[in-house]
Amino acid sequence: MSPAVFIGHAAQISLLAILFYAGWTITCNRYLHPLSSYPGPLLSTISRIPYIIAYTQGRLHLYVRTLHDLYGDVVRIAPDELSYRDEQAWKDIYGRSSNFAKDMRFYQLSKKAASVAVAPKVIHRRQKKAILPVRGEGEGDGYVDLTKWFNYVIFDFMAHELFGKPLGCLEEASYHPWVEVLFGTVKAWAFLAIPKFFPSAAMLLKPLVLFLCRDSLGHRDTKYRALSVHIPEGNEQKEPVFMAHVQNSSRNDPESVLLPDEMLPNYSFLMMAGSETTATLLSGCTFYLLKHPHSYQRLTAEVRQRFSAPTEIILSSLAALPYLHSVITETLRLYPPVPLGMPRTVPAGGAMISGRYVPEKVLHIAPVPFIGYKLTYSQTTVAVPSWASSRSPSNFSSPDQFIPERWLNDPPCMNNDKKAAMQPFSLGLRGCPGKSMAYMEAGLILARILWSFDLQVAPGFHGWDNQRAFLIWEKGPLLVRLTPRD
Ligand code: HEM
Repeated sequence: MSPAVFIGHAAQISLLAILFYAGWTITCNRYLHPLSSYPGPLLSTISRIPYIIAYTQGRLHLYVRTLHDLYGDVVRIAPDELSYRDEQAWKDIYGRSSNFAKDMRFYQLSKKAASVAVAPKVIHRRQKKAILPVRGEGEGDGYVDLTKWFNYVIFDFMAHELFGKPLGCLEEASYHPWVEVLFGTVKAWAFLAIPKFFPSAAMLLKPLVLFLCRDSLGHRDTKYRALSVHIPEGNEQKEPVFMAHVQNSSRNDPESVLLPDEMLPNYSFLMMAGSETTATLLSGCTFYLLKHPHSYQRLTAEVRQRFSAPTEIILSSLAALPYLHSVITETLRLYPPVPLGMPRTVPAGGAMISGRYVPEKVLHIAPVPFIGYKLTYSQTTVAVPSWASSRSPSNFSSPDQFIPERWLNDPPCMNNDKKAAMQPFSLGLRGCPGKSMAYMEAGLILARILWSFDLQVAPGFHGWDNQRAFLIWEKGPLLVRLTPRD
């Protein structure tokens, strides 16, 4: 046989193999798959590609919300993944008694040791005990970019808690390199997930993704190495807060320990989890208040009438500001700092979610480079996306309107809102331990600013919250003029 004929035959066989694989995958995923009775658009039910495209473009939150609006409270957003938006699903998937593991295709593991957010069950229990309780007490034309300033103050505060000294962002009026590194890394996460979603093609995809993300990842490694030396050795801090807390808790309970290798991943996770989220919340509160003059005036009046000097505004006095609390909660509903669903894998034997059985895994045929095909199992993934769930008309009346009064049960027509369908801090054993700290930090800073300044947003900022979302929002500048009050 001549080489040309041989190549022609090989090409025909390859084409047939590809067509067979495509046909088989479509038939299996669409009609024979255990999740085939769940609704979803054709493309999403046969392939994960639409999900990947939306995720890497920062539009996953919009895509999932649109699918929920079209298909209802549960929708198949990828062949092996269901998205939910009802109250019961929050409890079933994330609740204390549930046994759903994190889907590690979505999360990124540090090579050395895992942080509390991704540690396996036994290690997670020990690390979380060591960390808990996260302390709860406790430009131009006169406009400043409050998005940046909120980041400066919160990152400095977190560094003070963790390292015993601020990063100097406020003093320098600029981001510390570590903060820049963290932002770059989070965006790369969406791309790093691609090879994990297509394991058969991982050999080809992984080097490609690493090449495309080389800037943010290379930058991260260098900076991590440079910064890791600054982690204090206990008595090095003038005012030890977090480290002292971890040491105390291990003295009192030998099962509540952070091992030396686990320090760096946990410090960097806490810096991100505790800072970016709270700064986002503050930017969101300011934006919605300035967009809604009635709410801005009501909150300013509440703060100024209650206190005669900003120094009176301390953590313990925040409880006297109910409208402030409802403004923060309404912002978390409209603009949750973690907007996407945190995927979990269905435990062995399957599970009931929102009153319906979901299988644990499904058998399918996967292509193997140079070998052909193999039979394999893929795990079923489920999640409740915060943004889509708390903006759903099936959970909240006037879901896209900023109405802090709904949390004060006023007007009464809002009493039918399904408030448990909003869980911006997630729940259960893997829920956020920083919830009360976030409320207190945001409340304290917002109340002090409103007491001291009159705020005015720059023209043209009414669509500020129309942002791309990766794991976190890609926030643009929020230009606000702060005038000391008369
Ligand atoms: C508005 C502010 C915040 C929001 C919206 C938020 C949201 C969340 C969410 C949704 C999770 C679950 C992630 C998952 O399932 O993978 C989480 C986990 C976590 N958060 Fe927060 N968070 C905030 C502030 C904080 C603060 C201030 C801290 C601490 C200083 C903190 C520490 C943590 C930790 C340690 C975890 C991992 C818990 C575990 O896996 O057991 N967060 N947060």
